[in-house]
Amino acid sequence: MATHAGGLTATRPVRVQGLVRGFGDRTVLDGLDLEVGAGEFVALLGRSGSGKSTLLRTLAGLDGAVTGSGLVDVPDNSSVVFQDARLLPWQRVLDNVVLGLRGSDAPERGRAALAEVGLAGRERAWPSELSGGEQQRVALARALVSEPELLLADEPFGALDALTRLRMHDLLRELCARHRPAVLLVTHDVDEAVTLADRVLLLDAGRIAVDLAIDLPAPRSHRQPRFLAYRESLLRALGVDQTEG
Ligand SMILES: Nc1ncnc2c1ncn2[C@@H]1O[C@H](COP(=O)(O)OP(=O)(O)OP(=O)(O)O)[C@@H](O)[C@H]1O
Repeated sequence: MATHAGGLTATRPVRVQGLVRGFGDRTVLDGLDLEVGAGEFVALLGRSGSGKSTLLRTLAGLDGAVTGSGLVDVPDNSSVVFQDARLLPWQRVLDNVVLGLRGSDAPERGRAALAEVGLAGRERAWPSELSGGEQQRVALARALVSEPELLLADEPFGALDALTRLRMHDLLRELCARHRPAVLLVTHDVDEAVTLADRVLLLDAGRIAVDLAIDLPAPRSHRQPRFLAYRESLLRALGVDQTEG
């Protein structure tokens, strides 16, 4: 099994060496190396089935059933967000946010986190009373209220409509600029990766095949020629034929 060593390297919240992960006969991650620096925003692209979720779940310590080996070093205080918000339906919004928090200031911190994601005043709502985008805002508040050193995000905006997704990009960028967690964001969306990340990785054949630093000033616009150049080179690496559609 992979070694899960909590937070050994303060300057490198994520350090993965020689990670091998498989299901039965099938090897999904094949000697993968990865480092994410403090406060660095890294997006992870890859074709469907390339192992992105497997990697994220391994970092989150959520993959008990698989076999494998290698070194995985992540901070103890990591948070995870998924495509679905995974709120407890029988708990009010504020209670969902402070679920893992200790201390008498938890409600106050929870309220502040909800205000940061634009949900001040909705503390006593039930999850079912919120839209999908609002539920995802609650999930972000819950993830960030503990001031994690690492935020792991698996397609967090994948189920949202295009306009809501763009709003969530702005929100996530703001939140990350303020709280500075290291981020590993799994996404199918090349534009999302180039818009948000300091570095974009491409997972292929069980390893990181492309490691591309995105050197673009904020705010990033999809019309910038350099944005388009990054987009094109990543689409090419993914094997997407850009002459189609
Ligand atoms: N619990 C499991 N049992 C058996 N095989 C699994 C399991 N989880 C994932 N796999 C297999 O591992 C491979 C990688 O899956 P994974 O979900 O990590 O890919 P992904 O890159 O996240 O895909 P997608 O982009 O479609 O979500 C796939 O072939 C998948 O079928």
